[in-house]
Amino acid sequence: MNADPLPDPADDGNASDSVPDVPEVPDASDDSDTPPSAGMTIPGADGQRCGLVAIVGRPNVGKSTLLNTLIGQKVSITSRKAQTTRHRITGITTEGDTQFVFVDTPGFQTRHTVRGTAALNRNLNKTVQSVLGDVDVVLFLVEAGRFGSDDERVLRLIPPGKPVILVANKLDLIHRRSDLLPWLQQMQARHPFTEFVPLSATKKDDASRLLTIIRPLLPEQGWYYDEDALTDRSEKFLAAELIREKLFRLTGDELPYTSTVQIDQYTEEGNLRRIAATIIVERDAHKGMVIGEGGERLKRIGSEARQELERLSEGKVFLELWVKVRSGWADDEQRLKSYGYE
Ligand SMILES: Nc1nc2c(ncn2[C@@H]2O[C@H](COP(=O)(O)OP(=O)(O)OP(=O)(O)O)[C@@H](O)[C@H]2O)c(=O)[nH]1
Repeated sequence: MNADPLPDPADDGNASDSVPDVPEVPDASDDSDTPPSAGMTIPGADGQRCGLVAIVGRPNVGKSTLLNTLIGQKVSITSRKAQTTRHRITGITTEGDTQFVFVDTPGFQTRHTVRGTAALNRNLNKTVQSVLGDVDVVLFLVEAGRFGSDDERVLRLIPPGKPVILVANKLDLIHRRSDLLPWLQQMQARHPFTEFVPLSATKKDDASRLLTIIRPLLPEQGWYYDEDALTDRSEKFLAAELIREKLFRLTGDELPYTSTVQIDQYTEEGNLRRIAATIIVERDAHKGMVIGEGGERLKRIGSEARQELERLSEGKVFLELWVKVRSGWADDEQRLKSYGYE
């Protein structure tokens, strides 16, 4: 292992009364394109490199933050609440002759399964494994100086023979970097990591350094996407992610992570986007949390999401938000498919 030098510092009848029935239109699931397979070679591109990079790690370790810094624009959502990344998101960055295609995987489920979330957990774990079988490089994120059984379970999912870069995140929280050396030696004994990169996922310079370390590990082949591509997810998908981010940020720890957002309508008229979305919660009590007193919280979620959508789309956005109770959705495989969590 080469130690990289430490850097300088459908309605179940519980629809909300304030909400008319929203028409069933296609949801975000039709945007779940599979990225190209790692073995696929696009000929005729002299000197170019391109490959798939998976970001894995236990919940809350900083995967979404790292992806956002790597691609320089917010695509994946971040939040203090663990397990908020449920979709497989592709972020793309092209630098010099190399195109990095990032696959952000959900946090591997390390908690005991709570009643009602079994199907959701099964789907998440399947996603992690299928992503890892198909990439060129795995970034295995841990918190610098820490390695718990939850980290170990993620490490065990990585197929043997894959190049794995150990990314020791949240370096800014370590006061004495020399304290990391014994930990690093233990990590070396655990797995034949290709590289070791301590960093802070929030820092742009650290992310650039990581790109230069990944580059030689990617195959020499033509780029999969245009040079300026950022994501192969549609705006509709990003809108759902953005609303979900505001939802979790503004409800804090009160709202279970099984709540989701479905886009019911997404139309573009010139520079104006009309979006109707439904926040789907499991219980009446959760509906109350989302709506807040006098509808204040729902209003704020809508207004913050709209402002960010306007910034991203560089146009006007008209956003309608509804809240519905659909109990037990997290344990229903069919419904998970219809929400795009396959
Ligand atoms: N101090 C510090 N905090 C960080 C750093 N990177 C991420 N965080 C914080 O860690 C928390 C979790 O970050 P996320 O990027 O949402 O983590 P995740 O691994 O995608 O989480 P899941 O969606 O639950 O899998 C957030 O509060 C981030 O701000 C870092 O380099 N330093």
